[in-house]
Amino acid sequence: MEVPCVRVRREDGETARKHLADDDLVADGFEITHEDGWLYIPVTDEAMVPEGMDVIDRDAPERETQTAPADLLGFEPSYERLGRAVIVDEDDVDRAHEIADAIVASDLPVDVVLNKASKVKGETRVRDWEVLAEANEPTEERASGDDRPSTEVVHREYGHAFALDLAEVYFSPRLATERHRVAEQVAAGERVFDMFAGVGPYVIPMAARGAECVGVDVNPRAIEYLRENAARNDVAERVTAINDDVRDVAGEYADWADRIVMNLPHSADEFVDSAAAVAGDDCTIHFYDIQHEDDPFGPGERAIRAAAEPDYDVTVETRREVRSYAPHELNVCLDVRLTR
Ligand SMILES: C[S@@+](CC[C@H](N)C(=O)[O-])C[C@H]1O[C@@H](n2cnc3c(N)ncnc32)[C@H](O)[C@@H]1O
Repeated sequence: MEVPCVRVRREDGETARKHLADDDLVADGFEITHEDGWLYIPVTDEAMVPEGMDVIDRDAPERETQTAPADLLGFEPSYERLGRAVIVDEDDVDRAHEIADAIVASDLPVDVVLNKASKVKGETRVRDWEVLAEANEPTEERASGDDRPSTEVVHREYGHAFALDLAEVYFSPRLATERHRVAEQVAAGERVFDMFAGVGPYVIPMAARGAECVGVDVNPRAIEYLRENAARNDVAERVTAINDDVRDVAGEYADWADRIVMNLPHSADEFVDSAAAVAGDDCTIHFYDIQHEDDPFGPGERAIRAAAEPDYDVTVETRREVRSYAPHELNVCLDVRLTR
């Protein structure tokens, strides 16, 4: 069967395999193959392979010993992986436990299976979780964290590691591709201001590209994790993490930013005055918004124009649909350029 494989020189194979395994990217269901001095390591998600690694499609024999949750259940369950946690979203309690038991009994590397027990809520956008099942033997990573809660994970995204406790901070692995799209626009030396930084999934990759980053969050636990993650990814010297309401911080960074990230859909339009205050003479704002499909301009663009014009020329350079949010509603990202 043809699968995406990372191609490396044989002598670099073990280092590359370890690197990919740390990011949970090795497709354990397939054999690693070799030919003419090259190793071909099957990967689970081509898009998540760190930059600089060569990915090609290639035949790889399936391993026979791997047991997937679907093999045990007789149907394909829907779940997401976040580090060594597996997340399901099941209202039916019996079905939720059936799936969780199969996941733990399968060959997936997993410590804990969590069910979404509420929507994201309140100012900090944290949701409630139900622990459905835990592995008998926690992985090395959890074991070294001794009494850390089972909702704490180390999640890897595009080569960066993020520690976070799902019970205390917001995080969604579904935005990985979108975050990567934005981070790739950043140049070394830029000044980036993330108004709702969370545990740093925008700040860390941008700092890794050489940007000077300020991340603000009203949730003190998110800021603790942002600091920990900056150290974990060797970018602490380029990251300033501030625990406060961003409206009370904006004045200290007046006219400062080349780039602003505003990922607080539903209410970001309440913060556009702060964004306009922080924006420098030429600044790009990545503004996340929930828009009705009949209103492609949406409240966000109107709010940005009201806050920034006529001091700035305002241009919407990109409007990207990130995902559908509800029937007829879309989560979009507007890349808006402010110049004066
Ligand atoms: C949707 S989450 C996004 C977090 C992060 N950017 C990410 O992609 O994972 C929004 C974040 O904004 C923070 N927040 C909400 N109101 C805020 C405010 N007034 N000032 C600063 N941060 C705020 C929340 O605590 C939460 O971490």
